[in-house]
Amino acid sequence: MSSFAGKTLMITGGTGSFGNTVLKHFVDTDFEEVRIFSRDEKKQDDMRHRLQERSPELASKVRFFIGDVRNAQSVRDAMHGVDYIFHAAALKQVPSCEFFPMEAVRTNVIGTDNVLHAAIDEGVDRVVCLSTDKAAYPINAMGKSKAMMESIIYANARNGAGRTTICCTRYGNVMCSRGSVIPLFIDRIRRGEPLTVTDPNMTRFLMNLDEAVDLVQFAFENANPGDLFIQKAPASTIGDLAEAVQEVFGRVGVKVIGTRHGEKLYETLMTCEERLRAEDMGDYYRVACDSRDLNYESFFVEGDVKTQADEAYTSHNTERLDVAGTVAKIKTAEYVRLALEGREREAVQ
Ligand SMILES: O=c1ccn([C@@H]2O[C@H](COP(=O)(O)OP(=O)(O)O[C@H]3O[C@H](CO)[C@@H](O)[C@H](O)[C@H]3O)[C@@H](O)[C@H]2O)c(=O)[nH]1
Repeated sequence: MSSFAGKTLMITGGTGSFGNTVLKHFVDTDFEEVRIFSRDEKKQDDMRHRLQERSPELASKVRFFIGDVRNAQSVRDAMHGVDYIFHAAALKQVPSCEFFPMEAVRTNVIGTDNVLHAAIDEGVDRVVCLSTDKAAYPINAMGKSKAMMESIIYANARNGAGRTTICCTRYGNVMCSRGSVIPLFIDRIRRGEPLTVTDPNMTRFLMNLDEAVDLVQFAFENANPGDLFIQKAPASTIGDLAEAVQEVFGRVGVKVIGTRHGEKLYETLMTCEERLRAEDMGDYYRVACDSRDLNYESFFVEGDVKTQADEAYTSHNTERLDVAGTVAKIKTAEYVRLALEGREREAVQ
């Protein structure tokens, strides 16, 4: 990727697994500087040391900024001279947002507004925001706050964001993210305890971290203002996922525990309304921003008016992996590969 020559990239929420994977992808590129913006000084310190150990040549290009997207001034202070932003800072745990929804509003909604306004004022070139399938037809507080975040992105793009191109990516479950089901299942197998399955028929899209970064990079390279990018992804049932993890790490059996707060049977990556407007770009879909203004009478339609596609794009109707396919997929996650050697503690989550 050459478009980073002499440029500065800022990653909000940059100490997480996404930020670490972005850096891994960019080791060999010619960007000038990467700014990691996040709240936790301990995580920044750990990342700094890891970088110095593993890639000293990269470490000298990375600068760390303590701040919080909730605090507009801290965001502005970190943004001088920035060309590109990957906005990954978020509260993303479904159960905790369900119990503390205003915290999700402060980080995911107001925090995003702070990032976008600072970016527009500073004349940042491009901002790619990370959203989730849980924002499509949302039923839980995390998804609703991310849906509001998306509305803010599209409104800014539509209302005019100066020279700043703002776009959005939406993705499904990133396998082995902190607190997610696969590491939990592996831990239970290590302790000889049965796997706790909520509903064996639930489905989830499965992506690895490299695919998540590829999607953001694709959006970065192809975005028009207000575009939403979605990566086509396979899915498996949780029953098959539990089978697959046991096939790789050992048999302990399964206990069905029932659905948790705010969970859906399946996730939607693209709604019926979005699908009608989607452009198929091979491995990705682009949903362009509806850039009309509020004077609807100045527009006209030739032929029939169509409001939605027949079907949304969901984890129930996408490519379905069987147990063997799920085994192959989970083995693409670095965490699983390390866990096979008993080294999962070294994985960045
Ligand atoms: O003990 C468990 C825990 C989870 N599950 C199921 O496994 C699937 C995945 O669960 P989990 O890994 O906790 O992910 P989600 O709740 O789907 O949410 C994840 O995926 C989102 C993106 O869709 C992220 O934003 C969230 O942070 C992340 O937790 C779901 O169907 C759960 O019902 C179980 O069967 N047993």
